[in-house]
Amino acid sequence: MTYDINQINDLIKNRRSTFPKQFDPAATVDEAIVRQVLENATWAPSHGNLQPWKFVVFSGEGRQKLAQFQAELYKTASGDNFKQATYDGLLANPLKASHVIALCLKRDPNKKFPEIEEVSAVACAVQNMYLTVTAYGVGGYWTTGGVTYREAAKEFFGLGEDDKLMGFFYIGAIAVASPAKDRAPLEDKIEWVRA
Ligand SMILES: Cc1cc2nc3c(=O)[nH]c(=O)nc-3n(C[C@H](O)[C@H](O)[C@H](O)COP(=O)(O)O)c2cc1C
Repeated sequence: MTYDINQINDLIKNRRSTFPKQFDPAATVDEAIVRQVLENATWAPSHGNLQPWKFVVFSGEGRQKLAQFQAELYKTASGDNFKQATYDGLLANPLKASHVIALCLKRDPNKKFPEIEEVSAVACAVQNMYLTVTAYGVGGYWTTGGVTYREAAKEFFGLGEDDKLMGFFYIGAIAVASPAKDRAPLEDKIEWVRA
């Protein structure tokens, strides 16, 4: 099977993060699209084909549950560092999106491979999600903000001690498209060893 490499190159290059403030908050992305995004996520590589990902999808009223949970956890956990603007953002952002997907890593109980390899596999899955929303003309972005790294958040997402919350993938209809972005010159990132 062959593919149109020019289209694939364009898809990869034109994939952009679209942030919640750029979504149309009144629009719902078709669940069939979200399912395909998740289906493509599961075709990511993973060492030993362990498939260490799990996705918790918040949509409709479910977004409110996430919003309340993350804002309240932030309030109780932030102590003297509490900022009202952060609290307000945590409460408001999920509702700007159509779907918010918690990106979870379920650690192999046998710990057959180093954790970094399972983290890498989930990251590959997220790139598939990014590319799929781009192909559909839908917005999305990966955030590791909010309660991502708080141990106390794990239970809400059905995660155990050894599991990890790796952030959230926000999906929404694009109201304001992201501008083009630059990358460092390729040659800055390569060292060739030819002989
Ligand atoms: C692991 C990871 C975590 C990220 N977390 C955040 C975040 O918390 N907040 C944010 O605004 N963007 C976040 N991003 C998105 C980046 O800001 C974005 O990928 C970067 O600016 C490059 O833009 P592009 O995705 O449009 O190419 C994250 C991206 C990755 C890969």
